[in-house]
Amino acid sequence: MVKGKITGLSVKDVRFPTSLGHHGSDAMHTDPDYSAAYVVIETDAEDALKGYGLTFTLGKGTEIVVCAVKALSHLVVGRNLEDIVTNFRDFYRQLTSDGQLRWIGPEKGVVQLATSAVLNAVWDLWAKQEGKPLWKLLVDMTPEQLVCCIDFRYITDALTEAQALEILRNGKQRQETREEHMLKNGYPAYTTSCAWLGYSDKQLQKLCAEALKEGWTRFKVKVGADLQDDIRRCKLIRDMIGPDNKLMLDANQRWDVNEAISWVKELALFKPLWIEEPTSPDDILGHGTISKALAPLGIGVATGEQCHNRVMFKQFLQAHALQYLQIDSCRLGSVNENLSVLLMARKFNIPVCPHAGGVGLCELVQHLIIFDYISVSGSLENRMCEYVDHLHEHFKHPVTIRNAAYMPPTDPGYSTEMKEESVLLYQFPSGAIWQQLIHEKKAEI
Ligand SMILES: C[C@H](O)[C@@H](O)[C@@H](O)[C@H](O)C(=O)O
Ligand SMILES: [Mg+2]
Repeated sequence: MVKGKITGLSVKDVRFPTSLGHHGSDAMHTDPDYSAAYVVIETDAEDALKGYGLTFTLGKGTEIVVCAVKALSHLVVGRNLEDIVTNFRDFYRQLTSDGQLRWIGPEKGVVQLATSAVLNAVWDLWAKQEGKPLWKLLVDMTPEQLVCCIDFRYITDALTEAQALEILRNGKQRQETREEHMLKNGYPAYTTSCAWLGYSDKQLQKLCAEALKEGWTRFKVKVGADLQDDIRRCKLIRDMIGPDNKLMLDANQRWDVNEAISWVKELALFKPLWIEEPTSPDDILGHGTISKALAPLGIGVATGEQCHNRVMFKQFLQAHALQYLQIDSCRLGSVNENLSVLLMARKFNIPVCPHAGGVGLCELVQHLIIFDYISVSGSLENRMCEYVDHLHEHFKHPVTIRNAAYMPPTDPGYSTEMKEESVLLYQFPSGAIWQQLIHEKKAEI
């Protein structure tokens, strides 16, 4: 039962000083402080349940996303939750197509990140009121209810509402078997935590040895800053993991198109499955050129963590510019827009391998990919979800990894809620952790 009027929306700037340990570092983002604009919505319902939502940032600039969330809040506060979720497409449009706010998007950049944080909170609240983890809420919805959440504007040349319905109706077949499979085995994952670019070889070796012991079989390595370093690190990790385990490379947008092709050719002997974000995330045709050049080497192109909306994903698919599609739970317009991308990927037969490097992204995206397997793709072939081993301790319902797989969450909601004490400690700049770092001159406002 969905109930209550939204009576309040608050937003906080929460930052974790991950740059101090080089966690999360890559060829373009050398000193990320994993951060979030963290939204809480309240209703007047007696259950007193709250919805928690976030979007992921790298530290500086989180205050701008916070500002954008505040600019959106008048569209949310005062609304009945039931009205929102029964006409979710309309509500999504109101947020993304506000006659004035859309000028600072539309559906991209800061305002889209803010939209995501707000809508993630709405989905969390809805799932909590239904008493289900978000993936199960989605699995139990009818195809008609699901398509009512999607804004098809701009994508009907690739996916119509009727086609989406057909995919979802097919997805209902033997859904229970796949749900059981997930509950028993979980969704396969890969780890990025061993090989951030700022880690020393020694640290990389140690983390890789530990990961192998824990049963990880798929590993991602950051590349792109220096070719000789890349060759050394890839050799190190390939030697450790052996020929059968999977290796993926991530350049985080470092190269021009031709440079990407020649650089990756130098790394081909390490047999990477994919090169991720080889060039500008906006260069769809460039990704197409790289895909074509690397296909004979058996190397695919993966991208999506900075693909800001369904329209871009549509074009990536139409242009055969990616072979692995990386949805992001906090970059696209929440579950609503992710649904449209999952359905387009299904139609184009492209495997979805979500992005989850960041704070909270693992917690959120596991719901989407588990739903994808049960109700949309029905396949695990060539698919895996990213995992990073950072900051889970700050969440009330952190992910559970077993045998290198995400076990489906059982707590109601979208797993978005942070521990209150963590929010207090890490709020920027007033939290005790930041006050201390500022005092020690290890951080500045
Ligand atoms: C700055 C971040 O850690 C990125 O490096 C990270 O999201 C990365 O691209 C990934 O694929 O996990
Ligand atoms: Mg990446």
